[in-house]
Amino acid sequence: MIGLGNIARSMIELCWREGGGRVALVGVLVRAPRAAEAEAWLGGRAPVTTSVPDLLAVRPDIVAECAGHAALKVFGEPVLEAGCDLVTLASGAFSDRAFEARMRALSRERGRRILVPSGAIVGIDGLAAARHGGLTRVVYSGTKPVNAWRGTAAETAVDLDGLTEPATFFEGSAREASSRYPMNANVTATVALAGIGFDETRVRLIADPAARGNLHALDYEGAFGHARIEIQGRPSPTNPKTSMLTAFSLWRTLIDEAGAAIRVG
Ligand SMILES: NC(=O)C1=CN([C@@H]2O[C@H](COP(=O)(O)OP(=O)(O)OC[C@H]3O[C@@H](n4cnc5c(N)ncnc54)[C@H](O)[C@@H]3O)[C@@H](O)[C@H]2O)C=CC1
Ligand SMILES: O=C([O-])CC(=O)C(=O)O
Repeated sequence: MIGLGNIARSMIELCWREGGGRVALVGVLVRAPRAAEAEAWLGGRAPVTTSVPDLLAVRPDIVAECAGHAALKVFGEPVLEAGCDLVTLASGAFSDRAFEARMRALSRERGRRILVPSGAIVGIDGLAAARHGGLTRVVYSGTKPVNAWRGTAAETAVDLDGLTEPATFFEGSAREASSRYPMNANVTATVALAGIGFDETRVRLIADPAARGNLHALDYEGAFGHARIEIQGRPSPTNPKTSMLTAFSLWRTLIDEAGAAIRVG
């Protein structure tokens, strides 16, 4: 495991409850100032490390990245080079074309998989299937309460505290959305990877002072027909930016041999 924040902890609790010998946590990488607190939380059930060579020295079959874009960019390549599969939720990091190309090439070269779980959104399986018949339009719209947008670029796009009704503060491509909102718009990258790509996927991001959860709406059309899918996701108790479903989806990817994930490499 890379990172020990909200998603990681929620997934580790599932692993302890449901892993049943099939999936076992063999190590956790955290930043040095967090090591003591991580050890206390894990209670001796898995070793804590602050260096990626130490994490990889325990020879995990798969590394789950739960620490965000910057961490994926630092650790993604060493993980594949060490011969491990990689599952990541920081799918928005692939909006960087050069990084995506390097990771795909390395995955091919080393024969290792890069998996992106469906994360906070639903309908990804149908989208990925529909792509084979040809897609003409993919539109995502993400609505979250004001507090989910604090500490992000939304603060400069809109007066969050002054809002009395929903405000669309971003309209553009999934490439722009997922790179500009790395803690809130990875779903747009996941949709792009499953469907018609980062530049063709249209995105709207909305702050709604009355929203009680994270509303993800996906509308796609193609030879197969037309789909409109919505999920009213409950935010995680420990991180309002992240929907609870994300950690569950990561866990499902780990126990279901990628059944619920998009394969990037
Ligand atoms: N694909 C999807 O549907 C979703 C993806 N995400 C992604 O997951 C990430 C994590 O989400 P949460 O767990 O809710 O956030 P969080 O902020 O609770 O946890 C992130 C943890 O990573 C740690 N971290 C950061 N850089 C690190 C590094 N270099 N080495 C080790 N640890 C490091 C932080 O200290 C923190 O504990 C988000 O930033 C976002 O990129 C989040 C929600 C949905
Ligand atoms: O968890 C969510 O609702 C979506 C999210 O933060 C992301 O896509 O990065």
